Amino acid sequence: MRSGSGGGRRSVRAKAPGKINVSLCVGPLRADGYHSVASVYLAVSLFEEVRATASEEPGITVSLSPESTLDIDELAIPLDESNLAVRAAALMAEVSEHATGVHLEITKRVPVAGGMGGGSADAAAALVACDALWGSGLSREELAHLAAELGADVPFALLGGAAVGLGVGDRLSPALATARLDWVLAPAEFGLSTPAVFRELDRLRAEEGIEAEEPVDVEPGILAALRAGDAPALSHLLVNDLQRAAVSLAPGLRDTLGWGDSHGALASIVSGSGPTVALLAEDAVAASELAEALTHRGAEAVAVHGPVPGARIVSDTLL
Ligand SMILES: C[C@@](CO)(OP(=O)(O)O)[C@H](O)COP(=O)(O)OP(=O)(O)OC[C@H]1O[C@@H](n2ccc(N)nc2=O)[C@H](O)[C@@H]1O
Ligand SMILES: Nc1ncnc2c1ncn2[C@@H]1O[C@H](COP(=O)(O)OP(=O)(O)O)[C@@H](O)[C@H]1O
Repeated sequence: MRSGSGGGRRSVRAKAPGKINVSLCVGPLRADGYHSVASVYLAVSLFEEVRATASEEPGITVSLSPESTLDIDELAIPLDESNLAVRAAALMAEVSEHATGVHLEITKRVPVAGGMGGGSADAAAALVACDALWGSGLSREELAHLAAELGADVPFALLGGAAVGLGVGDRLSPALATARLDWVLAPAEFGLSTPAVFRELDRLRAEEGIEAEEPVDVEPGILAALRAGDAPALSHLLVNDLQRAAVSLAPGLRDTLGWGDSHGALASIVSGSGPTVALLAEDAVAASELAEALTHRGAEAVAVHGPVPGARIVSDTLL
């Protein structure tokens, strides 16, 4: 994998996928401010990339690549030590004997604050890129431990594929899923804050006098449908407890969900805490037709498929 010429600076590029939650059951608020969840994650073919380049100066710097395909509101992404990729590199530096200064360049494609784990993908990509850059040699298990310190969704961005997530979503069991499922993503022009959406769900439940139960497991039919790549069966089983909270905060999402249902999507669901809506399609042809129709309506649309692998090194060069 390592290539290039001369004695220049080493630069490692890694990529990690965004995700859809095909099932997300949310329990009551815990004392630590988190909620227990039972989630089924599916990694989809929309990838973030992080290029980690060794620098002579100590410390970690970060920038966004002009290759980012998003129309990014740069203010929404902190370019300081709170950036998830920077936090990941800082954590990796703590456990690496040969850590150096590093510059991280992020190519963003996953909608920001979209419920698709884009920041988590940046963190996972930064972990594997810095691990390679500094020769830290961590096992997948050690990487997963660091990932869990960075956020509930980060371990899945590292693992990829399809997986059941328990605990706060970080206790993962890989699910057998090799068959392809096709989706169309409808990103929104705004973001939703994950904690605000969880708070809204708690508020709605309190208002209705509902006491949420601890989610213990996921519906086995979902795993069977994923294993078989059976989109029609899966379409009846998609569930997201956060959807009504996202819709309560952003009522316009109802239109997108309804549009999908009346234009040939097998099912429409808000991904995670939203506001991205994921439309499940029968196959790749149906997905591209659906994406075209959505674009015609003046909305953004991205056809993707899953499962795809988790964080991976793309290149390792000398600049
Ligand atoms: C909702 C989900 C579904 O996969 O994804 P997104 O919509 O953010 O992509 C995840 O649970 C988000 O994971 P992630 O975005 O990594 O969350 P974190 O940074 O760890 O947590 C941000 C905040 O969200 C709330 N949070 C998160 C996870 C969880 N199980 N319970 C929570 O209550 C907490 O208020 C927490 O302080
Ligand atoms: N590298 C990053 N990319 C995107 N957002 C980041 C990053 N680092 C920190 N953040 C912060 O995390 C928030 C949520 O990010 P993101 O992962 O895109 O959405 P979600 O949690 O909905 O999947 C953003 O609004 C931003 O303030």
